[in-house]
Amino acid sequence: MTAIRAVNVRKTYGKKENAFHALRGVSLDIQRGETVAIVGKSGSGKSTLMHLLALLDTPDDGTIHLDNKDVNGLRKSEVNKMRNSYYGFVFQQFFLNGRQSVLDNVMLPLVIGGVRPAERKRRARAALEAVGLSDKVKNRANDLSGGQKQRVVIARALVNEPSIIFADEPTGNLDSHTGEQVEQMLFDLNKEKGITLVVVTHDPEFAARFDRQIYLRDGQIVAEERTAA
Ligand SMILES: Nc1ncnc2c1ncn2[C@@H]1O[C@H](COP(=O)(O)OP(=O)(O)OP(=O)(O)O)[C@@H](O)[C@H]1O
Repeated sequence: MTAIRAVNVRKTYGKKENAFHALRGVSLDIQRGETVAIVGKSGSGKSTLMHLLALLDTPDDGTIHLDNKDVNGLRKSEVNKMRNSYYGFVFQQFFLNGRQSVLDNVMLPLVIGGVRPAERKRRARAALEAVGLSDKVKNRANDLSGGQKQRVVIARALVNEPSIIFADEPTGNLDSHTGEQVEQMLFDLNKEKGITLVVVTHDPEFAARFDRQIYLRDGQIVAEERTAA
């Protein structure tokens, strides 16, 4: 079943002589349970496409469908609710709050979702256990290593039991050993929980581990490859 469908989406930043066409008509289907890598050079439009698919931004033209529903027709509050309940994010710009505890950081999506305090704690602890950080729940987020921080971000992405995880260069700032652990964690979530993965990466080796690679150049899909099963 199709989880997300983008139909001929376009996005332009700026106006008139400053206009930059970041996406020039992109169409794409992502199936439930699939793992998809979006690959391309810097400036090719990867993050812009990811933001549209993740309902963090809206296209100037074209449509995004989530579970066969055209998102354009929905009210903003409905879109926010859908995003909060279906999606988990592992984005570099969604920083942890360094002064708050690891547990508080992971509970944030549940606070936004209106989950009661006792249930919030229970679920956040379970998510932290899943990423091997049970012993760090009370630490301040600042007092963790880079790899541990990234695992907290994954726990926070998981805590809502999302159907889809979006990740933007999730291993970009990590050493190769820690990066490998974080990669494995994402693929395990796909295998064990059936979570769909949509990841932006520059790294060809990482991209090769996904079911499908989508290559962007100058705001258009120029190639698609499937990894042999
Ligand atoms: N808010 C904005 N205003 C103006 N131009 C923008 C804006 N956001 C992105 N762009 C431009 O759109 C193009 C695509 O940006 P995007 O971030 O999608 O690329 P990317 O492929 O993710 O690049 P990178 O790998 O460097 O993150 C770039 O040329 C960028 O400069």
